[in-house]
Amino acid sequence: MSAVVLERVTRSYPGGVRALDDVSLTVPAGSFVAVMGPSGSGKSTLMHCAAGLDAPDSGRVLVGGTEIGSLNETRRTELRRERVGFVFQAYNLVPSLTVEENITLPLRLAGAPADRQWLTTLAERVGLTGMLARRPAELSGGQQQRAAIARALITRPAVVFGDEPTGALDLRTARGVLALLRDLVDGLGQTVVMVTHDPGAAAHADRALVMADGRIVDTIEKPAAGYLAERLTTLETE
Ligand SMILES: Nc1ncnc2c1ncn2[C@@H]1O[C@H](COP(=O)(O)OP(=O)(O)OP(=O)(O)O)[C@@H](O)[C@H]1O
Repeated sequence: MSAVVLERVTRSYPGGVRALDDVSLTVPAGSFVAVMGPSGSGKSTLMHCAAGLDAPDSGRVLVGGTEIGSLNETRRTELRRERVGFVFQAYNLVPSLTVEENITLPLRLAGAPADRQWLTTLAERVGLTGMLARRPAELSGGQQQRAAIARALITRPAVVFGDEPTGALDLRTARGVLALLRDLVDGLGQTVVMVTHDPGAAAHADRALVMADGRIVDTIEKPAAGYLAERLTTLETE
């Protein structure tokens, strides 16, 4: 099963920038993929197209087997809400809600029933058992990001996209969050696609895709941080 498939996706912006240039990609379910590349290489555009936040000019995008382009706007929003999870650099938790209310918010937005057992499992997995009644301000940065990760997983999405999910965290806390993402892939079979500038973060993934000028120029299995850092330095100075 493939969680995400891109087939010959092209996306240009006014002014002629080809942010994605004929990109094809298959993300197997239950795998952890890191997307790297110099600034402006197309990482965000790739993620936005893969998540149905942006529509390609040509090519096809499938999430959990459903072709996004075939859906109308309402169905596309529903698919995004139910089948795609997001984790950003800024945790985007609602300050006035408790941690539990934040985590279960996507279910309420989707009009889906609460799933106590899944909430309990997730809280345990992300290490927030006993903190569910707190407000986000009463959590550390790492704990807030863990809550955001639990929120991304509450709908049992086909894929979770991370946009620099550890960008705001200190090194040690970041490593903890990356170990958690790894654990969610290994333990729950979750699929994770993470955009990052940090080779050390990408080294937690099963595979790193390296982008340059709107194309995937390298696919590295079991990436090592040192090798990735070198590869990126070469691209940035080319
Ligand atoms: N809304 C837009 N309008 C015009 N050009 C855009 C727009 N968004 C992105 N671009 C251009 O498309 C290209 C790819 O941008 P994108 O944001 O996908 O790159 P990125 O790899 O995510 O960069 P960064 O690492 O700096 O976030 C860049 O040349 C960028 O300037």
